[in-house]
Amino acid sequence: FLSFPSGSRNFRNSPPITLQSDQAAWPLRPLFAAPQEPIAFVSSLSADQELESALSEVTKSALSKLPAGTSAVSLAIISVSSSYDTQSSMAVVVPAIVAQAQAQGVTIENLIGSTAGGVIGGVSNQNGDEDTVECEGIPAVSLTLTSLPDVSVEAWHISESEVPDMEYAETYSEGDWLKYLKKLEPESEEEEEDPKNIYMIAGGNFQKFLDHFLKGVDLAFPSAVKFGSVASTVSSLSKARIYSYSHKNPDSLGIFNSGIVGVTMTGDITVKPMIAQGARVVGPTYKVVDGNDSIVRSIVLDETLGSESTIEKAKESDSELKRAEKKMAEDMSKLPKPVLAEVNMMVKRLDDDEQAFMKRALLIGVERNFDETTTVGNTVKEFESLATGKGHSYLVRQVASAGMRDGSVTMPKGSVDICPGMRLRFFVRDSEGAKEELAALWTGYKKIALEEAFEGKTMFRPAACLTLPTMDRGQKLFGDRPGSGGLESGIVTEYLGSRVSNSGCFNNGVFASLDPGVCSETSVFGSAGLHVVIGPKSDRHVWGSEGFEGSEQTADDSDPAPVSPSLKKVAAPRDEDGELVLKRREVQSGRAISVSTINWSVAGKEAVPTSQLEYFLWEKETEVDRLRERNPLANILSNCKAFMMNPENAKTLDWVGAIRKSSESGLATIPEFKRADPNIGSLRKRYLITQLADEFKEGGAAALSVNCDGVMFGGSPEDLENVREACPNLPLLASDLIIYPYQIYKLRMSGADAINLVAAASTPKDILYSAKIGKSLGLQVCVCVNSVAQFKKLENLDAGVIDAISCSNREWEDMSLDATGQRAIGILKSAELKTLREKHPDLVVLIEGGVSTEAYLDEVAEAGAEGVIIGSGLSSALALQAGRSIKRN
Ligand SMILES: O=C(O)c1ccccc1NCC(=O)[C@H](O)[C@H](O)COP(=O)(O)O
Repeated sequence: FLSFPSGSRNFRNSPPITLQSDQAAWPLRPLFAAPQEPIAFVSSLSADQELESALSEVTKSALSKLPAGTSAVSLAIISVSSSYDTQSSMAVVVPAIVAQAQAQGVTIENLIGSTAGGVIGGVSNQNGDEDTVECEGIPAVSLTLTSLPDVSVEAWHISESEVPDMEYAETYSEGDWLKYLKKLEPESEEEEEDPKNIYMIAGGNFQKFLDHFLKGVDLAFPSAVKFGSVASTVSSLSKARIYSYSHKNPDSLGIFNSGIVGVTMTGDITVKPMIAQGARVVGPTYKVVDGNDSIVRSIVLDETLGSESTIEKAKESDSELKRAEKKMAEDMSKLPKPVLAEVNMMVKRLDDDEQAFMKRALLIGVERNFDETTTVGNTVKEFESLATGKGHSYLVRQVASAGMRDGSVTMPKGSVDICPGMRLRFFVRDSEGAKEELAALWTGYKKIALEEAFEGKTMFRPAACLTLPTMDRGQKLFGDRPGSGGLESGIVTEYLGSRVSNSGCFNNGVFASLDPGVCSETSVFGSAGLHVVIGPKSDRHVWGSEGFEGSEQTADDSDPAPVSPSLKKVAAPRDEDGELVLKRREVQSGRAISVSTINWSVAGKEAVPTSQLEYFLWEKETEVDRLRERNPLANILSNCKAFMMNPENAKTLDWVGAIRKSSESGLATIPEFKRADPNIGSLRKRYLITQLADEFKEGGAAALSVNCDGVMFGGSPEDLENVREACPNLPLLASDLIIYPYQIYKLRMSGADAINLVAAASTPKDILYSAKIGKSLGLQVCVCVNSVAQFKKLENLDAGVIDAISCSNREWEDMSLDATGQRAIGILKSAELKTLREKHPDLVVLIEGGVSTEAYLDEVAEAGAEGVIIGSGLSSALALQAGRSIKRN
């Protein structure tokens, strides 16, 4: 029988196989071939608070997922949250993993890894399937173990002193670099022919050398696939570390504070890195008129090119000539302009969100593979190009500095090579664009894989994806819930299936070539998502994938890996009344905040929010914490006092009185200034406060609500200030998640007449103290309830402490709205509300959340509400009619 050469380190260079005359010709796989050892990638994640327990948990769990009988791990990849730094020595990481594996009879041959601000890894769920979980900013460890038959793997570390002097780096030849990078060469002679795959992780201090170092690696190993990341930390209080261990040198602790670690892999392995730049184009396409190196001085609209040839063509007919001349005149007005002058003009044509994104970071994309002879006339569409698997049309860079005199812009030195004629576009970084880009990137990956299969090439079988986003993605960009399957890893599962190992970490930078499948220049990205798909080069089986349902897998099939005790997926915890149980955010670093008047419950061990409301609460604490750092409570207090001393600001308007008056002639409608909703996203293309204010005034609104929260709803206290200015005579409710007195003082100074307290997020004391502080500032108080049980929290309030109740259709566990609207109506009709009204006869009662149809307005009026707060509904269909003549009970 034919058999694959066993024990050979290099599948491709193994001795030729002789076929017997009656056997099928190569490359058909013989029926009775000895089973090949599969390639295996498995990962595990633990969020245990103790580093040693987390390491033990991930090692045990990952080992249990490997094929039965595995005695050696070719490569282990470890990512450790730097949060542990404050309580444990990070030097225990490598010895702990190596020793535990050894105790189970498994040798770790090579290991690389780093600390990180967040980790990504597999967690076995109750059904024995894998879920990929992203844990940012909390203690967690992710471990990936691999078995790579017929692959030579060598881990290395290069210190800063081993790297040549970067000042002269440009002058080094390929030979010089090969000498410096000797450690990256596989030891075995056999592999010389093979393209190498080099995975590198740079320490924090190495960042300044990275561009030059990678240029050297490109020069020395032009055909190698190179990719990697820069180690990160949760906060600046901890130190970035990198790990590298080789069984050949078992005495090494494997931990380094500086330099770069890596692993060279050669043999039966294919590595496909893909970069998502996290940016989408805005505005038209330009051409560089004047620029060189990394500087662009002037640009011109791309469309201007070609008008002279239009005139040439049009000479035959008079009318066409006139049209062409007119076009030429128009084009002449589009003369080359300094980049900043064009930015200033272009930005005005963008919608609000785009303007805000652009002001945050000026991103410029320069055309890639620029060739003057071929690119003129073809406007390249970035995401279309990605979706066809052709890669990026533009290399996006953030502008490093701008010349205020000549209007030029300069990108980071060495990161681009500008030439006149090159196309250029402006980009913005937003979550929608980043999602679209990821989808296009993976569509392109799938397309190429299918094309290769149709061409009869060996079908690539993915065994793993290393998911390596930068720190500004994850929760910050996509709003992912920490401890859940995030968007970045979720898209991998969507395209590769849940049986392909999916692990990685959040980084301070990533690097790879922008061209999928081509070993071109390796570029460093400060903000990007790197996805690295790995599989065998041959048609070798992949452990755990669909294609490998053989007898080899039975050991693990019958004994699924244990569910990670630290990360079970469960519904949000609730108390005996069905209310969400909320904990205070755990402070991982920096000082803890204590506010004497607010009594918070104490956090448990688990630092993963269990509901959207808990997440919202933690984010709000962080937001206020930052504000307080810039401007302490004592300052805000005295500012507020001074503000109220001014006779213009001494009095607030009667929000409740205005509603009550309006409700005498019908249901009062309270329009809400609201930018976005967590369920819908942005509600308007342009959020023009003055225009909305005019509409609301014309509609006859008696009172208004202003959404001031930025975490969930996209608003801010500045929005309140602008509404105050636009509507000086209309009473305003400041809608925010109020958890500290600090916010109340700020909202008063921003122009609030009333504040909203979320009962689900407050204890009875919170409500009492916040209401009292509000009252001391002349503010009215509306309490938002989304369950009847929350009335218990109001039982002991004296009459007059609160002024309004708003019954909400929102479910705080996931921020969804009850589409039937019955949740709020149930609260409105409850005996508990009736009892409360008896004690507080002056209360006005409102309905909010998803109010959008006339029929529902009739229903709530019928049920006895005085008014409705309408946010999202205003931007869709509902016509605002304040004082509509709907009869109420
Ligand atoms: O508006 C806020 O900032 C806010 C903060 C904390 C809790 C609730 C908050 N808003 C209330 C809402 O949920 C909705 O914006 C309001 O009910 C309007 O809903 P809709 O008509 O569905 O837009």
